[in-house]
Amino acid sequence: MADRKKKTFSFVIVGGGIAGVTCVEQLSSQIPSADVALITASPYIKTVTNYKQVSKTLEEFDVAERPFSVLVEKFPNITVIHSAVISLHTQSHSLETADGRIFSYEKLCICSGGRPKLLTWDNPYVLGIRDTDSAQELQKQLSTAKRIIVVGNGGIALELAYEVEGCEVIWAVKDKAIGNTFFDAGAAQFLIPSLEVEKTIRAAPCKRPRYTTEDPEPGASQTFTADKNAQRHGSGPIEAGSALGPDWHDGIVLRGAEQVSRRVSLEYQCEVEKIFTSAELLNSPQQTPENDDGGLQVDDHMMTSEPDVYAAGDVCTACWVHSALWQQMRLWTQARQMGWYAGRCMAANVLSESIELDFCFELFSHITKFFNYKVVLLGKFNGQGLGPDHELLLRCTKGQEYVKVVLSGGRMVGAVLIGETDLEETFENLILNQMDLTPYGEELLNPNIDIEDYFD
Ligand SMILES: Cc1cc2nc3c(=O)[nH]c(=O)nc-3n(C[C@H](O)[C@H](O)[C@H](O)COP(=O)(O)OP(=O)(O)OC[C@H]3O[C@@H](n4cnc5c(N)ncnc54)[C@H](O)[C@@H]3O)c2cc1C
Ligand SMILES: NC(=O)C1=CN([C@@H]2O[C@H](COP(=O)(O)OP(=O)(O)OC[C@H]3O[C@@H](n4cnc5c(N)ncnc54)[C@H](OP(=O)(O)O)[C@@H]3O)[C@@H](O)[C@H]2O)C=CC1
Repeated sequence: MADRKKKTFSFVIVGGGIAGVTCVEQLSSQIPSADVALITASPYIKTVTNYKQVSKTLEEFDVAERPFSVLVEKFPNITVIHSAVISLHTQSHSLETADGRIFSYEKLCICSGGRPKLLTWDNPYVLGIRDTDSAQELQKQLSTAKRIIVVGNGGIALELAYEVEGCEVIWAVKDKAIGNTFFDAGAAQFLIPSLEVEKTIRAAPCKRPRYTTEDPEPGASQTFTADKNAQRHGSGPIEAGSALGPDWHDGIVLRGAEQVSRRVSLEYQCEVEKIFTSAELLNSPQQTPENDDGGLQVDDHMMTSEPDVYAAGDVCTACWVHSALWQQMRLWTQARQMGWYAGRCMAANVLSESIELDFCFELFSHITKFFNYKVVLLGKFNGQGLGPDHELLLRCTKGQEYVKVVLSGGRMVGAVLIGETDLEETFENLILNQMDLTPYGEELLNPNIDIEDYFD
């Protein structure tokens, strides 16, 4: 490695997903003269478009898959290198790519995303959904399937159980209720009937981020610079795509080989310990998969423990002391916020400026859609970390809305809003200003009171 010619950049960002692209954009806006490289294994970059700040902390945006040229035309200081990083040498501040090139950095930010924690990697019938390729493989295998088993209780399992048709679905969840990553047993009960009826398109669907895809750049391993002196290097295509996102299933047909529309049976408190191939259906020692987060630990400046190495997005684990109302979840919005903040921190470091943890890490907020209902999650929406020291207020109209408020010491610390409740902004304010709501009691959720006027 020592003999090979190195190219040096002031900043190198690894990963062309939302976190990496937001990071290079932020760096380039703050220091337009900086020599910045984005090294990515995927043939596109993901860019945030139609960004909209819905309220103080809630945000919505579209995501588009774009060719590299879009980035280098906008920021001429950026060089995009299409190859996978295969090794990092923190002592010498350098890294090596799959096509044999070596790049040195002054500051590095790793935004290479997460990896699905599959129960097994060597069984062709076990699929994990992460990127376009894996979603297409699912479509292919599903088309001949009469029965599938969905294992997991996160967002992907929720979406699959609702979307798959023409096939029996057995859904194995570890917990006593579905969707425990996002909500409690009450909300699960509200949603379950949607699994038993035909899929519906609600009158007012919430606005959802969507991908638009353009043709990939030709060639497999390339460098794109603003002066268009693209160097091409000839290794094969690299498979390390970006994580999909909202509406990932819109472009694919999730239909099995049967005529039935939807048939989901739930297996609660079911932790899959081993998956047998047909030849292995005999007693064998059992192992439970580790439940390790596995992310790169970062501090409140998005720095890892290695000198000059930052990380952002799904690949990192936020190890600073969190605000009482925020928690990390590997979501699109947090990938954008972390990438943006990492870019600011890197720029502040070289400009010798001080920087404080951004306001976006003050309150957890997420807008999404499950079973075709708009879902808004705020703060400690599931009473996370509160122990028994909290109370809940609930309001539910079957098939229409589910509203849950989490109170601690009389103050609102979290909320789950399912359906078109229109309460998100008011509740966000009540959570942020930590007003004592004891005098209002259950009136807080009285549907006959216009709560917005109440607190004006
Ligand atoms: C099926 C699915 C549905 C989802 N739905 C939602 C949703 O509805 N709402 C929501 O908020 N979030 C959702 N998410 C989560 C969201 O997609 C991720 O949190 C987000 O995309 C993470 O962005 P990132 O930039 O950190 O990583 P990624 O988008 O995964 O990008 C990682 C980048 O790093 C590159 N890379 C990886 N390894 C290397 C390497 N060695 N060298 C060079 N480059 C490398 C990849 O090619 C890619 O460009 C979903 C995720 C999945 C899988
Ligand atoms: N609409 C949205 O906002 C969506 C967001 N996403 C995000 O994308 C990312 C990836 O989604 P996803 O893969 O669903 O992530 P999650 O990690 O949230 O879900 C994985 C699920 O599988 C369960 N599990 C793991 N091992 C076993 C086992 N052996 N037997 C039974 N269950 C098991 C986990 O339980 P346990 O947690 O107890 O280990 C968990 O419920 C997440 O960050 C998610 O938040 C995805 C889809 C939609």
